[in-house]
Amino acid sequence: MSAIIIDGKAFAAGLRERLTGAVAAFGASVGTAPGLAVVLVGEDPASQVYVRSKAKQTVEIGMRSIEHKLPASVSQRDLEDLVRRLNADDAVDGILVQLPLPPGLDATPVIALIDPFKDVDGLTDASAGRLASGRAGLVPCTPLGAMMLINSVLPDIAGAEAVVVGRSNLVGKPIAQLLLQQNATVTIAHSRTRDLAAVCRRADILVAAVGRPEMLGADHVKDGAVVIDVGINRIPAPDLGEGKTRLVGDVAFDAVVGKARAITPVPGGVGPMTIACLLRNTLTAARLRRGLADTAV
Ligand SMILES: Nc1nc(=O)c2c([nH]1)NC[C@@H]1CN(c3ccc(C(=O)N[C@@H](CCC(=O)O)C(=O)O)cc3)C=[N+]21
Ligand SMILES: [Mg+2]
Repeated sequence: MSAIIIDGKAFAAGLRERLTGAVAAFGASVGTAPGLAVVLVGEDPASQVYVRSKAKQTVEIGMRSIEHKLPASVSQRDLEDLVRRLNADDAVDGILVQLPLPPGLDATPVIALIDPFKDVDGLTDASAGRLASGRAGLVPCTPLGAMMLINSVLPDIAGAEAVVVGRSNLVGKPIAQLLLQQNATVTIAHSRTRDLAAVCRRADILVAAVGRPEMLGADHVKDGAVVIDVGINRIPAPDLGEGKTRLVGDVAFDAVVGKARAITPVPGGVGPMTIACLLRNTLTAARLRRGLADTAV
């Protein structure tokens, strides 16, 4: 049996294409395009790459990109003041503070300040609470993207066994909530789970979100399972040359691909969906703030 390789890059491109039309329609009726503010503190090279890519894709689909770059030496207070100004700015529909912040700055109170109606990362307590109680709100981008990929191969997951490995507030917990919302039977496994492989082998849908390179192998996968790899780990690749690295997921892809019914690759799986869903959330936020229905795209 050969697995379906779920093409997250193509799915994300399709989503951006549909968003382009929806953004144009929004602009025609509201008079302005949705605006996404991205706050980047410091000069971490990986963060700079992500932020550049977000800004580029934002503009490509017809939305406004508002970039704020602050030095790593910025004070906690000045950073928090910026978030307050963005909350108050009517031209800003979504606010994203790129994480992690440089050492010395505390992300928790910064995130807590973000207006829940502009919380396109879905990271505030208000967003988490709404998700947990099944009310409409902004859903974290990576979980939202992962669910779209699951539904692309399994439109109806009611009654299915889903196992999420990882319990972070950013990924594991919100994915579990989304699976539960669609009536899957959900298990959240983690570093203290006894006999992890046996638990994972129960899964019709296995979601890996642990952040440990290639930790889940063939022993963890039931024949015919749908495997969603949320991990993005950069590891040394001496075979490519001195000092070179490569991206791998939390799943040992080559060991699992023969067993799974469908699997997401890394790169090209969940990663590209994260940014596409950030754009989706910005349109959602722009609509919700104006009392407009958040129709499908
Ligand atoms: N406030 C905040 N929100 C975030 O959503 C957020 C963040 N901070 N900080 C960093 C992480 C990481 N993240 C990714 C986005 C896209 C890819 C992505 O497109 N990955 C490509 C490969 C990229 C590459 O080649 O390096 C892929 O998997 O195919 C990965 C990771 C968003 N994050
Ligand atoms: Mg990926």
